[in-house]
Amino acid sequence: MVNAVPSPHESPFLAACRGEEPVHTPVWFMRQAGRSLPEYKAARGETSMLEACRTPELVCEITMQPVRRHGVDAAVFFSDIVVPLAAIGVGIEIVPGVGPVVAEPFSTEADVKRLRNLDPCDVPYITEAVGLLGKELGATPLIGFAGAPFTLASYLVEGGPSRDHAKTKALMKSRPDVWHALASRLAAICGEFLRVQVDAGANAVQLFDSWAGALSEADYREFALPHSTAALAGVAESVPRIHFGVGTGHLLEAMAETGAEISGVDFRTPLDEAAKRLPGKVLQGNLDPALILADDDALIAETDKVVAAGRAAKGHIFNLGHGVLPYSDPAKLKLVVDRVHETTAR
Ligand SMILES: Cc1c2[nH]c(c1CCC(=O)O)Cc1[nH]c(c(CCC(=O)O)c1C)Cc1[nH]c(c(CCC(=O)O)c1C)Cc1[nH]c(c(C)c1CCC(=O)O)C2
Repeated sequence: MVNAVPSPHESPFLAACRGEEPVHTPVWFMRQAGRSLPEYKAARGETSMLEACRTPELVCEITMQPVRRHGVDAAVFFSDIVVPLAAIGVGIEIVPGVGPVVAEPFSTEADVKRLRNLDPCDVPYITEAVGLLGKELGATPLIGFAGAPFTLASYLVEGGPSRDHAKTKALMKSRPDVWHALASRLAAICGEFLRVQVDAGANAVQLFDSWAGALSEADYREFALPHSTAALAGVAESVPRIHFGVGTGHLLEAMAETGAEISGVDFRTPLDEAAKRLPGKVLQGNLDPALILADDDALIAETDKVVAAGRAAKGHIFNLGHGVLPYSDPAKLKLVVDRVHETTAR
């Protein structure tokens, strides 16, 4: 026997990423680690979110929790999209119940200069945590991630979470030079953050452009696409790259042009429709996270629908259409994992 130890390479998740036929449709959930799990709350205790992200043993434990409990086919690294910004000295905090809040929001050319390049030495705790996870996970693959330049820029310009992204859009249109300078610096930081995780052993990456759906296709193409493409180029040809946004049904084709091998689809676009529009692409998605709160029969029926629609794609990685809601019952997530595995076993 050449290789007695099972490796992530043969996992259903990575087989699906490559467009091969896995032994069952792989499942993982965005935000599978976190507040839906009592053991997460116990492990976090009073530790702040960013402090937790800088503590390798805690990152390793929290990342492992949903793998142990749900039997998902991939782990997603426990961190946050703002970790690399905090690491280069941007004053940013994650406020519970609110999200990332920036002490001095960005608006000018001088502000752009506050962003220096990320060096792997700025984030030794990331390298260490990914290394610990490599040992713990065995054959289960690890997904690293970063926030895309547009989504990160929105936090920096708005100063915090925003519904309308008005200041961000105003900056793009009135000072395209400042916008492109800001977004290209963010692309370099984001590409480096992905590379650090891949160099330490992450088997795939996901680029979260969570708020890109706020842009028209024309604006996405002009102001976001080139920078997301640059960020993803940082790990091209080394690992499969997943690209995801919320409310991005109108952007699926444009987002696929970033070069990501796998397109994340939110719950508003059926996977069979996405498959028609993105021929030859592997798709990830897209059960509405709200349905985790539905009764078992409804949840199973909706899970089956997603599996059936996913068969239209070249490959399907089952996920929710956005992150697990904090008040989800973990037993329901396990029900979904088991149902997908049972109904797709080959
Ligand atoms: C926009 C965004 C952020 N962070 C992230 C995104 C993109 C994904 C998405 O669209 O949801 C990415 C992220 N944040 C976190 C993960 C962990 C990995 C996983 O998916 O399991 C991931 C992938 C942990 C986290 N990131 C955060 C938590 C909650 C912190 C806590 O437990 O106190 C977790 C587990 C904090 C955070 N960080 C952010 C928000 C909006 C919040 C929620 C604030 C709140 O409601 O309290 C910014």
